[in-house]
Amino acid sequence: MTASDALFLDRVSHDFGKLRAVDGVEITVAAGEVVCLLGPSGCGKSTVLRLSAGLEALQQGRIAMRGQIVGDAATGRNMAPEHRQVGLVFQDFALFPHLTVAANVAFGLTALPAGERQERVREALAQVGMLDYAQTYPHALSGGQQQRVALARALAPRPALLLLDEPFSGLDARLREQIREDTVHLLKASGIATLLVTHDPEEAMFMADRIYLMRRGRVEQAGRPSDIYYRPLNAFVASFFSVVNELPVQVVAGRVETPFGPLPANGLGDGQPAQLVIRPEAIRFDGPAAGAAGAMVEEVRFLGAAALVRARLTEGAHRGRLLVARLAGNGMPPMQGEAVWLSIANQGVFVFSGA
Ligand SMILES: Nc1ncnc2c1ncn2[C@@H]1O[C@H](COP(=O)(O)OP(=O)(O)OP(=O)(O)O)[C@@H](O)[C@H]1O
Repeated sequence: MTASDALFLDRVSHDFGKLRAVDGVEITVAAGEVVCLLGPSGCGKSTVLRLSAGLEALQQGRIAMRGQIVGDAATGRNMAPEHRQVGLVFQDFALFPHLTVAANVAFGLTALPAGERQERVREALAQVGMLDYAQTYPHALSGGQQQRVALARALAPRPALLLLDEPFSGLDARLREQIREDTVHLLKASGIATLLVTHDPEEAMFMADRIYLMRRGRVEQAGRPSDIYYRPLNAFVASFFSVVNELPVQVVAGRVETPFGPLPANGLGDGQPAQLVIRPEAIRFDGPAAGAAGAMVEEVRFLGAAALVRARLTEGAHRGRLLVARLAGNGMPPMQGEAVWLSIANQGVFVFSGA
């Protein structure tokens, strides 16, 4: 923890009855950083966010903001949410239906003199491009506009930390992409530290400076998006970001035998069960070279900029296995029924322990 960290969770755990929803997590959000909490439904993301906001009493561990302890289970310290200087945006935006957009944004600014309050409302609405809607009521706004007002309302008091819980999931797919992009630009431009909860790996990779991937209350891996994507610590992490091909392999003399020749076993011992994990984009259609495996194309799905090709291995110990390849870039994909040679790239191929 440093004094400038916007948020630091120190070995925080949380139980709901017998269920351990959060299990010893350590999370840091540095000043100006956009951090995503990512994971499947029920893994404890929202609980971490609520604990950070002070909406849930801390049971175990400590929480600090800008070097100051705001929650400490050992001493019973639990700073009230309104004193933590956090801005919150929830999935449903939670705008007050009976208040105009301007009044919604002014809601958290009651401590300011009227003139300054108005100026802050204008500034916050301008930041999200909603100044023209100041006198509109929420029901007359689209989902995307409501999201922007919710963001303006959270930013207006100039919080030190923004907490966003699935803020885009109520929007339809096309709009979501645009709003994500606008939001990440706004967050970066305003320099506000942000912790964003999402179950969508693409969203996390797009938005985040760093990702914490959670499973069953624990942090499985933390790092920059490209680090987690290209250096996953286990098969769960690898498969969370894309469909992957998984093949059981055996370790012999520090190597695993694969359809594409031997690969380093990453420290796994002889005879230990191991798993070869290959991202679809790591499979190439290169022709008969060393390390290439013969296969038959069973299905081709054209996606425009890429094609998904399912091919079955026709030789070797893994004969009969179906692999999914993603071919991007120029050129025609192979045809159904075509005999092909598959090889693998350096990136996107992993060996993990376990069957
Ligand atoms: N108030 C509560 N009472 C009892 N159990 C709860 C409560 N809140 C959450 N849980 C349980 O704790 C676990 C973690 O929930 P949490 O909402 O933090 O997960 P999540 O990762 O945010 O999931 P989702 O994306 O579905 O919201 C889940 O099993 C959930 O059912």
